Amino acid sequence: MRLHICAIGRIRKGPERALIDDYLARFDRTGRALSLGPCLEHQLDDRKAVTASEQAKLLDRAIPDGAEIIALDERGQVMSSRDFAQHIATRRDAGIMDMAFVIGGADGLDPDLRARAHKLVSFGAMVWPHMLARVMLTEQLYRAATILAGSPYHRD
Ligand SMILES: C[S@@+](CC[C@H](N)C(=O)[O-])C[C@H]1O[C@@H](n2cnc3c(N)ncnc32)[C@H](O)[C@@H]1O
Repeated sequence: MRLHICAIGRIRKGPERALIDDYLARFDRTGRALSLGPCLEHQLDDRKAVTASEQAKLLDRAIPDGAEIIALDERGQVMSSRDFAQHIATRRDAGIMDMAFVIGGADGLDPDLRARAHKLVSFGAMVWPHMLARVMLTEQLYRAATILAGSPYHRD
């Protein structure tokens, strides 16, 4: 199953970029033996798409047809890392080809897109900057791959 991160805003050179690139490379390496990956990052330019509904159009174009949509939103479901990993594995085993993780901009995700998502996942009730949400997501994807691979990176 291919994974997609569809995110508003470009993250250029800097500490967040370095972390994202590192976790994505680690995810791809670990995921290969698990039929997971690659994880592709779609960075959507928000300069001409200012409102959440304009941004939803950009996000829709980046989400592959038939993809399982996971929207990241503080109002979503708080999951353990193991449950997150298991969800990914279950959808892979169900034959889903693409899973798209969607991250909004400063005003969050368009309500229609949120309603169409198959799942809303929260990293807690606090609001994080979109750049940090992206870093956290890539770390959790790598962590999920290590859990599914049975490697000792994750400790409960
Ligand atoms: C600055 S936040 C936008 C917050 C905005 N108030 C809202 O209503 O969503 C930008 C994006 O980061 C992600 N994000 C921020 N905090 C999050 C959290 N606690 N859990 C999951 N995603 C989060 C979401 O995708 C959100 O759309």
